[in-house]
Amino acid sequence: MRIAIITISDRAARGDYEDISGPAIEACLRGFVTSDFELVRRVVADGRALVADALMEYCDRDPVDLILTTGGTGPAPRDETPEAMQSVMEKELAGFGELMRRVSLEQTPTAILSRQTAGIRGQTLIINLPGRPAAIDICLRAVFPAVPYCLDLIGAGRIETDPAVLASFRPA
Ligand SMILES: Nc1ncnc2c1ncn2[C@@H]1O[C@H](COP(=O)(O)OP(=O)(O)OP(=O)(O)O)[C@@H](O)[C@H]1O
Ligand SMILES: Nc1nc2c(c(=O)[nH]1)N[C@H]1C(S)=C(S)[C@@H](COP(=O)(O)O)O[C@H]1N2
Repeated sequence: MRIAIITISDRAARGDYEDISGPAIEACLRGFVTSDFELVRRVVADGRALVADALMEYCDRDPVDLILTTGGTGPAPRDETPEAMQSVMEKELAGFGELMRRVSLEQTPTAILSRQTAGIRGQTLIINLPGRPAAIDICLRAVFPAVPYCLDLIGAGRIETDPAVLASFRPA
């Protein structure tokens, strides 16, 4: 099982601030994933071409089972993660974005500004998270119960979670 974490942020890529959201994704995963996984991590600047290239790297050239992105999902001019997703995804899984926005609304009214989604390319599942560190846990935990079965369905690697922390669901 290989998992890629891609932080998408102009300022984190320039070094204006330290990337907190990428490490927060890793910490969250380590809190409930019990099976072995290898992590690869990358920080890229915003923009459709750069983000699409990073996504294709981890779907096609150096494939992973799961890509988690953070950042670039909002309405600002440089926020183009959704546009990159549209050019890379073969199938969109709109329910992921719907659920993440629903739970995020309990935290902040600006949750509806995120255009985050998820999708499949080949045997890789891609899930977008917002850039703010505070969004990582709530969004990842909301959708993760469905992730192991989704990976089964697309022929990706098997992932197990600790049922006492985060129970994943595989229909019988
Ligand atoms: N990877 C990150 N690590 C730490 N803080 C972040 C990260 N991404 C976003 N933030 C914080 O969330 C705030 C709002 O997110 P926003 O989308 O504006 O950031 P951003 O995408 O990093 O912006 P930019 O691309 O201009 O650098 C930022 O001002 C920053 O404080
Ligand atoms: N859970 C959660 N979701 C959130 C937020 C947040 O603080 N917590 N911030 C929102 C804001 S202010 C924006 S602009 C969008 C997009 O953020 P991004 O461009 O960093 O991806 O995510 C939204 N979703």
